[in-house]
Amino acid sequence: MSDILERILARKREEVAARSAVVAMADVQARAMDQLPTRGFAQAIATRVAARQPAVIAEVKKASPSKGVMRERFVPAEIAQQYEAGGAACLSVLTDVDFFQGSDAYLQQARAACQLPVLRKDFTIDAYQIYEARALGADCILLIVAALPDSRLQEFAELAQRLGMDALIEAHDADEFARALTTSATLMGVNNRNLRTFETRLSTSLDLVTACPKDRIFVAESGIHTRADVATLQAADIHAFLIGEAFMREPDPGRALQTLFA
Ligand SMILES: O=P(O)(O)OC[C@@H](O)[C@@H](O)c1c[nH]c2ccccc12
Repeated sequence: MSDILERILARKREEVAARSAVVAMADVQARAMDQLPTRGFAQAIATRVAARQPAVIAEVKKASPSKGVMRERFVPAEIAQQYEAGGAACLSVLTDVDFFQGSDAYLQQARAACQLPVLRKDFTIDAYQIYEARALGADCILLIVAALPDSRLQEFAELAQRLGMDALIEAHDADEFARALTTSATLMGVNNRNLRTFETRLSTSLDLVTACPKDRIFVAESGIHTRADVATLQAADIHAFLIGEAFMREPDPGRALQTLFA
C-alpha cells in the first residue's frame, strides 16, 4: 500500500512531465534569468534570530490532505498584507494543486502584494521546478529529504543558490536531519508532521534541535498552535517557525500571528 507522500510524488512526476512538455526547459530558464533580484529569505530569518526575535514563516494554504479546506475566504494578496502587518519575516505559499489546492498564481499574487520574501511550498523532484520557482518570483524553495536521493539534494540546493534563492531543507527524523546537514543550505527545517501518517508531534523538533550546528538555522514546522507551543520551542532555543493552519483558520491571519507571539 503506497502512503500519501508516495502518492504525491508519483502525481508530481506526471505533473512536471506534462508541464515541461508544454513549456520547454529553455524557456523557463530564460524567464528565471529575467527576474529582479530575490528578497533574501534566509537573511530575513537570520536577522530576526540574531536579534533574539521570533522569525515566523507565515503560510498561505487553503487546504491540505490531512485537514481538507481550512479557509473559505481565500485571497492570497490580502493574506500576504495581513501577514506583513502582523510581523511575519517571510511567507510560504502552497503551489501544489492536486493535494493542497494551491496555485502558482497564488504565489505571484501574494508576493506582489507585500515586500516579504516568499517560499514556493511544493514537492521539488526535478530541476525544472527550481527554474520555474525563480521564474514565478520565488525567493526560496523547499527540498524534502525523504523525496530526494543525496546526490539530488545537494545538486538542487546548489542550483537554487545559483539562481539567487535559498533552500529550506526539510527533515523528519535523525537520519534525514543528518542528510540535510550534508547540503550547503542554511535553513534546516524539521517537519513535526509525519508526511506518511499525518501524525504531528512537537517533540520531533525538540529531539532534533540538539543536532543543529550553530552556523545553521533550525526551523520548526507544522503543528504550532498555541502560545504554550511557541514557549516550549523557544525554551529549546528554537527561534524560527513555519506556521499555517493556526493562522488560516482565523479571519485575520496577521492578527492571529501577532497574538501568538505577543
Ligand atoms: O499548517 P501547519 O500545521 O502549521 O504546518 C505548516 C507547514 O509546516 C506545513 O504546511 C508543511 C510542512 N512541510 C510541508 C511539505 C509539504 C506541504 C506542506 C508542508
